[in-house]
Amino acid sequence: MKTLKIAIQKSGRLNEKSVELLKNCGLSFENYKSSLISPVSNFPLEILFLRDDDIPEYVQDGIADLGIVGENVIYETGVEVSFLQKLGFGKCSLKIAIPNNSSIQSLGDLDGKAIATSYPVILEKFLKQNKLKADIRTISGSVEISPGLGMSDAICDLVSTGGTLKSNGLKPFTDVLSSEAVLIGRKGEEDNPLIQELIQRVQSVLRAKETKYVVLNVERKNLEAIEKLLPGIKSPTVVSLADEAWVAVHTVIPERDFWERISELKSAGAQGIVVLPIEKIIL
Ligand SMILES: Nc1ncnc2c1ncn2[C@@H]1O[C@H](COP(=O)(O)OP(=O)(O)OP(=O)(O)O)[C@@H](O)[C@H]1O
Ligand SMILES: O=P(O)(O)OC[C@H]1O[C@H](OP(=O)(O)OP(=O)(O)O)[C@H](O)[C@@H]1O
Ligand SMILES: [Mg+2]
Repeated sequence: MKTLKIAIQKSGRLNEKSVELLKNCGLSFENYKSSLISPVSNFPLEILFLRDDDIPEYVQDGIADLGIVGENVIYETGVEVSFLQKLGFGKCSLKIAIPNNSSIQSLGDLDGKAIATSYPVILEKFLKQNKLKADIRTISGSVEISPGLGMSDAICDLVSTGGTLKSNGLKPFTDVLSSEAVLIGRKGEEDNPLIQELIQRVQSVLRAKETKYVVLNVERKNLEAIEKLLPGIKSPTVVSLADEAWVAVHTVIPERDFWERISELKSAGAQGIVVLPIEKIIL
C-alpha cells in the first residue's frame, strides 16, 4: 500500500501539539528540528514539516494526503479539502479590534476605514456580507502595532487571551471567525483504509482526553444512588471488596462536568475516590 504523507507545522503555535497528537496515536518518528521530512517506523506514513500557510495547498494538490492546520488558514487560502476531524487545540478567534480611544462604535462605522490584517480574504468576505467597504491593508505579522503607527484605524487578527491586544492599546470590536486546529485530507481520498485507521486513532486519543477514569468505594446500600450518577461507557464496573458491605466502582467521567460529578458522588456516599488519566478509548 502507498505510503501516506501528513503535513504539520514545522515550528510555531501548532507544532508541539501536532507532534504530541501523532505520538499519542502510537506513531514512532524522530522529531529533529533540522529534518523537514521524517519517516514513521511503525506505520506507512511520512511527516512533512512545513510553514502552516502552505499546508492546505499541499493537501489540495495531493503532495500531502493529510494535514494539521488552523481553520483560519484553510479559509484564507480558499482551498478545497475535506475536514476530517477537529482537534481541540490551537483555539483562537479572528477578531476586528480597535484602539481603546477609537470613535468606531457600530459595524457601519468601519465603512471607509483602513483595516490592517494578515487575513485579507476572510476580512473581505466579512465586509461584503455586512455590506461594508473598507481599505484592507495586508501585512504579514505584528498587525497589532499598525493603529499606533497611524497605518490603520482598526485591525483584524487572531486573538486568544487578548493579551497582545491589551498591551497594544486595542480592544476587541467584533468576531469574524472562530478557529481551531483540524485534520484535513485530500478530497476523494477519505475512504483510503490507512486514512480511516489514522482517523480512528486520532478519535480514540481525543475521546480519552475528554474523560477521566474514576475508581471509588461505596457501601453496597448506596450503590444504586452512585450508579445513577455514573453512566460509564456502557455501565460502571462493580467489584466486591473484602469487606462485604462495600464495593469498588470503576467508571469514566467526562472532563467537562468532572467537578460537579465528583461532589454529587461524595454526597451520595462515595469514598476514597481515585482519578486517573486515560490514554486511549477504542469503541
Ligand atoms: N494566540 C493564539 N492562540 C491559539 N492559537 C493560535 C494563536 N495564534 C495563532 N493560533 C493558531 O495557530 C496557527 C499557527 O500560528 P503561528 O503564529 O505559529 O503561525 P505562523 O507565524 O503563520 O507560522 P508559520 O511560520 O508556520 O507560517 C494559526 O494559524 C492559528 O490557527
Ligand atoms: O490573544 P493573545 O493570546 O495575545 O494571542 C494573539 C497573538 O497570537 C498570534 O501571534 P503569535 O504570538 O503566534 O506570533 P506571530 O504573529 O509571530 O505568529 C496572533 O497573531 C496574535 O498576535
Ligand atoms: Mg504562517
